[in-house]
Amino acid sequence: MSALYSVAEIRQVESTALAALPPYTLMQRAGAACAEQALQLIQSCEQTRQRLPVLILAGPGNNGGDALEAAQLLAQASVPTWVMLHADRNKQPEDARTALQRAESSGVTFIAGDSLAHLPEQRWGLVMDGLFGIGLTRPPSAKVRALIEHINGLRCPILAIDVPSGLNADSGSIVGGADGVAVRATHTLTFIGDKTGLHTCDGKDHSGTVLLRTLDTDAAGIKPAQAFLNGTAQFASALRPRASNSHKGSYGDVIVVGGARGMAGAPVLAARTAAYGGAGRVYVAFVDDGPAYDSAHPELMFRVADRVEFASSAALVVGPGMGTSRHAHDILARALESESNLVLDADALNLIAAEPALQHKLHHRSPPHGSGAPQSAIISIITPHPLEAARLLDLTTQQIQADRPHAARLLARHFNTIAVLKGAGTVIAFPDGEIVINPNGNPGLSTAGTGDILSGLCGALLAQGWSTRHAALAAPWLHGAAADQLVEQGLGPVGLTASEFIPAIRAVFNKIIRDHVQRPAASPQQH
Ligand SMILES: NC(=O)C1=CN([C@@H]2O[C@H](COP(=O)(O)OP(=O)(O)OC[C@H]3O[C@@H](n4cnc5c(N)ncnc54)[C@H](O)[C@@H]3O)[C@@H](O)[C@H]2O)[C@@H](O)CC1
Ligand SMILES: [K+]
Repeated sequence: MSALYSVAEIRQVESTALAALPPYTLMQRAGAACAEQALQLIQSCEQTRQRLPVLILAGPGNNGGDALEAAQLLAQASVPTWVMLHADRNKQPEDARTALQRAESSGVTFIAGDSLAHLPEQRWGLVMDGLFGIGLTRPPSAKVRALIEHINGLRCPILAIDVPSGLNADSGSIVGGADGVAVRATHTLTFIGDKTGLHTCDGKDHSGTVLLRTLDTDAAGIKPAQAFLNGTAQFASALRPRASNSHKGSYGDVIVVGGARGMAGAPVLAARTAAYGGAGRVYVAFVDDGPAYDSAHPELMFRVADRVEFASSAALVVGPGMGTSRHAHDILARALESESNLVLDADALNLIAAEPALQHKLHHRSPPHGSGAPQSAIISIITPHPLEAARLLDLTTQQIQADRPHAARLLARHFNTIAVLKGAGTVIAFPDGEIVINPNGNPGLSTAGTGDILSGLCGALLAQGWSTRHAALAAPWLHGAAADQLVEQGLGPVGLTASEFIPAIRAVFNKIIRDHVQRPAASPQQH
């Protein structure tokens, strides 16, 4: 599993390693790793271009120290290396001061001055960002901002050391919000352990390809991770080939509950996805009179919600287009009282946000956290987007987005459920504090109806007997992989429509089942 660490955890690992090693060892390892990575990047570009100098921006702390150590190693390797220093020599930490002395006695060219006006007007083969790492505490100054904005406009590779400068390594938000700025790296070489903020919120747009160097530290041995990166390995144990001797009853029932008058499209999208996601039978239970059937998919069965029994064996997806009427409220209350695995989205979440009695029902569906019950006893998944999350937690959307991992943990703990906080780097949180960040997907998903599709897919997996954990991990991953595949085919991200994701999800799902399921080699056929 790919572990992710918080800054506090990294600091703990770092101080244990620093205490056990001779001075300057970690910085030497970090600088060497940066130089090696920079060489790899410039060599791959040099096949098409002549050797261009490397520009290194070195800040006031140890992030700058890593950059300066890398600078002297690149100079030693005969790479023309220019450094712009943003540090008061009298205030540098000891290791960074050592690194500066080493760089000064090597063949590095130091730029006189530290503002954009001092930067030589020339092309660079690579820019290394060693301005700030995990020690950033406030938005960069106006002078540094201008520099960051300038390098963000360059077309060469940008290698961020540890964290793109300006980004909060825990939350993935830009420090200072609209007043802040962050380096948009093509690559981020991160140290000791991978960090949550590189994979969610603004982290996705600013980190580029994330590469990890542990610097021979053992983070997992010192601090068991509480956060992970999603991938097929996280739910591979749920992937099974279908038995030939099976029937529709083998793959379960999904009941999508929603579709108030004038909003029939949302539950139909969820239901179509549930069918394409492999559920044996799919029903739509309309809050009000819905259409008679889906002419594009007549296999879907349409009912009136009041007349549908929520059997415990069915997976319920409640909320798409449901509205917030009293009638919708009562149907939701009945669903919350059922023993079915339940996915709650959209208006179901808005209704819950508005009423403590519904919140109480949701909380008590699963055994309380700390009761010793296994994670598999959790029978609810909520799939809010940031605005729905804000309503549920009585916060603003900005507050949710300022720290998505924290917000997802709050949701899971507060409602005693698995919480899937949608957005760039969807965060899946469990009541015990564990989070998993989903790295795939793209802005093609930023269109109406994709949330309905995610909830329908969750329902399909639950109907097929998947645990809530596996369904909550697999659904965002398949959703994101489908979006990536559509973009690769040239169909997005601009203008993708929710319906197009449905067959793409089916294709991706079948492919990963094929790829992951080990089948015994067939015996040669006898003729
Ligand atoms: N100590 C070591 O030997 C190691 C340090 N490492 C590197 O060190 C980094 C952490 O070093 P630091 O704790 O020194 O932190 P940083 O290098 O991230 O920066 C901290 C310094 O920047 C200042 N600062 C913060 N925000 C500022 C702003 N907006 N404008 C101007 N100054 C600002 C702080 O006052 C402090 O002086 C890691 O990200 C990593 O790159 C790693 O190489 C591992 C080894
Ligand atoms: K940096």
